[in-house]
Amino acid sequence: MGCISSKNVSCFTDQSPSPVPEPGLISTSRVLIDHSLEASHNSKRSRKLRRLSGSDLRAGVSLGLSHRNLEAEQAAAGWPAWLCSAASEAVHGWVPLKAEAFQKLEKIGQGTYSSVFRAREVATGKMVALKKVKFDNLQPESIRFMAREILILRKLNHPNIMKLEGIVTSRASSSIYLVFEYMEHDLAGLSSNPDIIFTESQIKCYMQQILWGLEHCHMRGVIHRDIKASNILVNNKGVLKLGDFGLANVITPTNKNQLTSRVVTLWYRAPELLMGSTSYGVSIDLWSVGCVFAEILMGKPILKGRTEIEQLHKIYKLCGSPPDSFWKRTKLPHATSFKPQHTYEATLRERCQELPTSGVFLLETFLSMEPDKRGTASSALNSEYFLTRPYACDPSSLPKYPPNKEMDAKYRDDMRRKRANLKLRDSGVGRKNKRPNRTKYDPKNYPKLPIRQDTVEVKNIPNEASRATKTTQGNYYKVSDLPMTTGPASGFSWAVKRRKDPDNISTLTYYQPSSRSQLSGTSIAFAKNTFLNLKPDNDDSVWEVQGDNYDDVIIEEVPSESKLSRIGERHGSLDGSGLDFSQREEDSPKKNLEHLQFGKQSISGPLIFKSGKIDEILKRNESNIRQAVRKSHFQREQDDR
Ligand SMILES: Nc1ncnc2c1ncn2[C@@H]1O[C@H](COP(=O)(O)OP(=O)(O)OP(=O)(O)O)[C@@H](O)[C@H]1O
Repeated sequence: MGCISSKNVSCFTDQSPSPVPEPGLISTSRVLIDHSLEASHNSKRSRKLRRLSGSDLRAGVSLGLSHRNLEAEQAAAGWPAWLCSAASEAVHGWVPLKAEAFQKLEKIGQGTYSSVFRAREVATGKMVALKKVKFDNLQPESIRFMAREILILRKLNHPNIMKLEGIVTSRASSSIYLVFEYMEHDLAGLSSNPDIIFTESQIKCYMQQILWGLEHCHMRGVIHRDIKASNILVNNKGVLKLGDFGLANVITPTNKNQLTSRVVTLWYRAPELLMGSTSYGVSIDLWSVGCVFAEILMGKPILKGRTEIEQLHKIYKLCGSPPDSFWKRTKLPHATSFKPQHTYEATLRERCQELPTSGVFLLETFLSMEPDKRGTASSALNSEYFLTRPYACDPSSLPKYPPNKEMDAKYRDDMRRKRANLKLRDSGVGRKNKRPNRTKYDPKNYPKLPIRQDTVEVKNIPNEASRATKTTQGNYYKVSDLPMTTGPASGFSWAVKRRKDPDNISTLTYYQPSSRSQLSGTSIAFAKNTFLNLKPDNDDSVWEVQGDNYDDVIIEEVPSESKLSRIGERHGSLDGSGLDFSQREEDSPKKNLEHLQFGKQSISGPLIFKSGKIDEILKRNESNIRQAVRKSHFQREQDDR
């Protein structure tokens, strides 16, 4: 694609088309080539332009190019001023592409931080994916976060990594589109499609490509930090590419900065991250690869936790809990909070009985509780799994599937659910017991509630079977059916203290949030071993909580499935000292955006805090919510443009 050519300058949202920059404006005499960047395939000049990086900028400055000159130069090339001033490194040496160069087609993906559209490059007819990145262009931090994704993408060049082909924006624009080659599928869509059953050699083919791509990243010090099936894209030629480097970061031996543990979508998150590690390495990606491997093998995600505690609990149940020696020597900040009360034996082998032994060994290696036992992408590629028959097939021999994306899978599920509901409705079943839809927030139904402290009785119902029956009879509210809103979450809708009385009734102290509008996501109670359904009694004040064990009962807010990605900003601190809104590492600007979007709230972490602080936290949260709502209006307007 001639995307770096200065012919293509302009933008979708360009009200006043920016002039085509003079060829001399980006002076090649001032350009230093960073040999760490990989080649582009364009003309000699554009090759020089493409091969610039942050070090060029630094070098440029040292050669007398002032930052201001550079900014002016970039502005003249057509880049918006807000981008040049906050993140000139990211676009250095490139010129923006013209919006008119693309015919925007349908929306094909919706991420936490982006909307992705299919588009046709007008000149060549080639399909591309345009990723509109969400950020607040008034916040330099937010721009820099987005710029990091661009810089990392420019640093990587491998057939199994999504290539950034250009950037669409202009001087007058407040948005940015990243241009990628178009990929027809993602692994989440393919592996969840019941009509697609992979053969062993096809699975090996996908796994090999994932590991090749990851090996390339890790050898360049790049940790992806968001490996998951929906970020692994596959085209109709069977070529697989790692996508979405929005959370990626570069680690170098000299870079001693603390990293954030709030990375990786919950289901794919390594145990050390769940325990709060801030000095992890590339092995967190290998854990995620293990989760993806299991997902392709089994046709569904294997560790579908809804909270960090539940996630870790599921991990213990699958991989076994770490031995005593681990707990003695670990320095992970949250380790003691997550230490199970009894030992769990691994069940992975039982669950994988039908799989080839070499595959199970590899899976066990990826899913090692201890990071340094996970090996590397290179060692995995040399493992017995890939060296024994049946070997990985050639990508070109993979079948051509109809479009399969996570989005398609969701659509398929929705349709299936709708069909099932229609059938039920037609047959009259369920009409009588139909519960009112309480998931939509209507302020009329839920007037403002005072902040108050309630007690809630909890009765132990140990029988699993009775839970199932009662739930399907509609007596029980599933947690997802509790009154909720689409508004932003309070971050601490429920706080619970537990007192067990002699006749097996636990009393939970339940702090009512100040308004229903603070309830969003899914509120859920769970005990140590069992996830619980809640049943509001007649007067709505008594909640029956089912479970077999009331040790450590916690009620917390849980993000719904769509909100699982990049979970957790506002963690309740594990030592019980209250919510922590402080920002850490480089994650905050982009992650803060998450809270600006309706329905994108994600709250995780056990929310146990001292009762005395409740009022203070509520107040602080109210103000955060108001701020988030204001910003979300702005964000939503931007989104679908
Ligand atoms: N090059 C591409 N070709 C086709 N579809 C794509 C492409 N890139 C992304 N998509 C689709 O768009 C979705 C969202 O893209 P991406 O993961 O990059 O955004 P994000 O905001 O970082 O998302 P998330 O919240 O899932 O991490 C992907 O899951 C994928 O289905």
